[in-house]
Amino acid sequence: MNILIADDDPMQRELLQGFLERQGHRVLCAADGEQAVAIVRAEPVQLVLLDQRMPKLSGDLALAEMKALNPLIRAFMITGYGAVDTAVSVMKLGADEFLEKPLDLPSLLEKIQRVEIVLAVDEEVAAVEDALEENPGLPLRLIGKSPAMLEVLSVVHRVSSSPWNVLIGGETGTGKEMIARLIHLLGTRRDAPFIEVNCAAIPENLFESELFGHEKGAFTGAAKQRRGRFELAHGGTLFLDEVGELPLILQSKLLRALQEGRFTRVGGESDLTADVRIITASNRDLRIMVEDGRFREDLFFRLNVLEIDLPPLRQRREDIPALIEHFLARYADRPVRLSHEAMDVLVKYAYPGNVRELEHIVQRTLTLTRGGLIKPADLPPEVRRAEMIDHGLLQERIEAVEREMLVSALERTAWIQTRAAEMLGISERVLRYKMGKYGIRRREV
Ligand SMILES: Nc1ncnc2c1ncn2[C@@H]1O[C@H](COP(=O)(O)OP(=O)(O)OP(=O)(O)O)[C@@H](O)[C@H]1O
Repeated sequence: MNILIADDDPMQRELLQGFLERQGHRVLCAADGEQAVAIVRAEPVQLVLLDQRMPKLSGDLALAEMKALNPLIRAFMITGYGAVDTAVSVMKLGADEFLEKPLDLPSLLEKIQRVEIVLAVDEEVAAVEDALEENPGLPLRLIGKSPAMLEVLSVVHRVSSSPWNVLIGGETGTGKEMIARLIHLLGTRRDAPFIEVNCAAIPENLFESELFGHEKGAFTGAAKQRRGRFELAHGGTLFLDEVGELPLILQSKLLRALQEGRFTRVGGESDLTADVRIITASNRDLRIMVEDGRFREDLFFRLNVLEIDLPPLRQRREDIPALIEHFLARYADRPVRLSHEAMDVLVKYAYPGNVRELEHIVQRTLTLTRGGLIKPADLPPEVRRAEMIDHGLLQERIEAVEREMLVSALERTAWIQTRAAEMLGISERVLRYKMGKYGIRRREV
C-alpha cells in the first residue's frame, strides 16, 4: 500500500517508516499538516497515519482536507495517551481508527492488514458489479466488514484465483450460495456458466440424469436427449448445494466424474468430458458424516481442497446494522428508519436462521407497519419474545431497577446510609458496595 506518515517527531517517523517498509509498503513522510495535504494532492495515498498534534495544520483539519481531496483515503489518527474525547470527534471527521501513543506495533499491523483486505475486496466487488451491469438481477451486494467476515473475504479473494475445489460450510442462511457466486465471478471462469444443483431438492431416482444428462428413451419419460448440469457447466463452475444430502450410490458416481473428468449420460454408451470447477456447500458437518460412514471419505477430500467456514450471524453482530440498512433499502417502498431501541433489539437477537432470517424479519416488519419509524413493538413476536428472555437484557433490567431503588431509598433518607440500608433490608456494607458498583454519589445541591 501507499502509506503516508504525518508526524512532527522525526524519531517517530523514522521508526514507523522502517517498520512499514519492512512489511513491503511504500512509505511517504510529512513533518506537518500542510505538507501532508500537499502529498495527498500529488500522490495516490491509500492510508495515512496522522499525528493529531502537528504544526501549521492540526491532524483533524488536515484529515478533513485530505478527505475532500480523496474521499476513499483511509486514516488512522494518532493521539496522546487517554485522549478518548477527541477520539470520538476524530471518528466523526472520518478517521477509521485512532491509536494511542506509544504505538503498539503488532496491533497497528493488524489494523493495516484489515484495511488492505477491505481495499482489495472493495476493488474486486466493484469490478464484479461493473461486470454485472448486463445482469442486474443478481443480488450480489455482499454486506459485512466485521473481522470474521473480512477473514472470509480474504480467503475468497485467494481462492477465486485458484483452480481448486472449494467446500463452504456454515449454518443455514449464512450466505453460502452468495459466496459461491462471488468466487465464480471473481475468478477466471466468470464468463462461463455458474450452474447450481440443490442436492436436497432432487429426488434420488432423477439425480443421475440431472447431473449427467440422459439419452432419448433411457427411461420412461425420457422423450428427448438431455444434457446434464455437468455438461452445462463446462468451462465454468458447478455449485452443489447441500452436498451432504447426496445418497452414497451417487457419491460414487460423482467421485468418478471428478477423478477421471469423465461421465456418461444415463442410457448412453460413450464417455463425455467436461472441465468443471466444483464448489460445494453443506450446513451439516461432513467430517462427522464421514466418521459415521454416511459420506465417502475420498469424495470429501476431493471436494474439500479449500475450505471456507461462514460464521453464524450471532458471531458477527457488528454486521447487523449494515445488513438491516441494506435490506431496508432493497424492500422499503417508503422512507423508513429504525428507532435506536428497535435496532438494539435486532442487534441482540440470536438469528437461528442467520442472514436469511434477518432479511425476512425486515420484510415482515415493513409489511406490518405503516409509519416511517420502526419501534420495538413493530418487530415480529419471536424477536420481541427473545428480547424478554435474553439473559443479558434481563440482567441489564434487573440492574437498572436495583439502581433506581438504591437512589430512591437514599433520597428518602436524606442520604443517611444506615437508614437507607435498613429501608432496603440490606447491610450497610452491601449498600456501599452497590453504590460503588453503580457509581451512585450524592448530587451536590
Ligand atoms: N453478507 C451478505 N450480504 C447481503 N446479503 C446476504 C449476505 N449473506 C446472506 N445474504 C442474503 O441472505 C439470504 C440467504 O443467503 P444464501 O442463500 O446465500 O445462504 P445459504 O447459506 O446458501 O443458505 P442455505 O444453507 O439455507 O442454502 C440470501 O437472500 C442472500 O442474498
